[in-house]
Amino acid sequence: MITFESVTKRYADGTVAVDHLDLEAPTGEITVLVGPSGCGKTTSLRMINRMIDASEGRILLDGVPVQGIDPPTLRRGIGYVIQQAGLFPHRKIVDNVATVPYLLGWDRKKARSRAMELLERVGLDPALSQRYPFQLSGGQQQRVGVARALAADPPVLLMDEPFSAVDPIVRTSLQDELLRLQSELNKTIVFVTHDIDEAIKLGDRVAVLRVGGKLAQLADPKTLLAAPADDFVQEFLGHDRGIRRLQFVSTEGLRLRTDLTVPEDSTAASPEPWLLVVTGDGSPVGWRTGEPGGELEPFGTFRHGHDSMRTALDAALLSPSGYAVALDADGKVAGVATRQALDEALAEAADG
Ligand SMILES: Nc1ncnc2c1ncn2[C@@H]1O[C@H](COP(=O)(O)OP(=O)(O)OP(=O)(O)O)[C@@H](O)[C@H]1O
Repeated sequence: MITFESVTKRYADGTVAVDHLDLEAPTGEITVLVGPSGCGKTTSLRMINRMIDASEGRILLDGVPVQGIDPPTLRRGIGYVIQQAGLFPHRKIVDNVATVPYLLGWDRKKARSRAMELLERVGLDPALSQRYPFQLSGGQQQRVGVARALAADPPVLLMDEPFSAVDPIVRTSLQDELLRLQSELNKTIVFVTHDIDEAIKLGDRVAVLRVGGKLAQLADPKTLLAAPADDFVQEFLGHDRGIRRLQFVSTEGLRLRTDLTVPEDSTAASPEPWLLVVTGDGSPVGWRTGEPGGELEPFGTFRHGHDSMRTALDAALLSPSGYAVALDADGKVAGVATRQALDEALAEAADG
């Protein structure tokens, strides 16, 4: 657990970057610091590993004040990932990842084999290990940066806008990868971003900071979206806060109809406006109207009980029928969520 106790940072020119910050980053969780440019996110992060020293207050690592630990010892237990990875340009990828093990005096073979294991773990082809950083894409370099930070298996990871220099698709996959890694590794992670969507996706808890380095709100993402503490937080969360809240609403209770599916060879007419055509093994093929014949229409799907209401609503919007196709864990049709069922679920979400 990392604890900020009334921490203030005043730079030499008098700028107060962080102002009496109280914050806890629990062990094994991702705590995200988010806020507009200049609100003191990076300063807060760097005070944890003493790249910057606090002016007042204390930061405790599992109850021990970091100010009392000498920086090299402190940093051995803290991985650090920055924007654009910050790799050493003249070292091969494998040696970049093995940097900290080398510093710790591991023998070369052991350090390299650890590096290879980590490259695989972050989803990189081992063949890339012999390349130099400039021979990798931005997203690959970022993965190397994460592997390097994990090399000595530190319990704490500090990540400063690690994914902000890559395009949105790569960024999404890096975020997914981090969540997958975290589910295996359970590190104590403090993650800095200015992107509220990234904060909400990754954070177990999200700390919203305002300029002047004051904490505006600390909450889990669901609470943050449902109950912003003040106008600043509300403004920062953006105007589609209601829609984004739906990503925390389960589809488990969403009522499904199972009488709206028909086999591919069906020629029967139906009073229903829309029917879902399915293969013999239960895979969706497309929507048809109550009248047989004619082109099949496209459909959107969601995993029932697994995906959120936001995904279900998206699935409905992708179908001209306005209905969403619910799939089971094997990708087979579990049923259909009609407009009415979605409306009921939305009304319930709005209430609670
Ligand atoms: N060495 C320094 N000397 C004086 N002021 C500084 C110094 N470093 C940062 N600051 C100021 O402290 C405030 C907080 O900076 P910090 O980099 O922590 O913010 P940030 O939230 O990480 O911003 P960004 O999202 O733009 O990276 C800013 O006003 C910045 O100008």
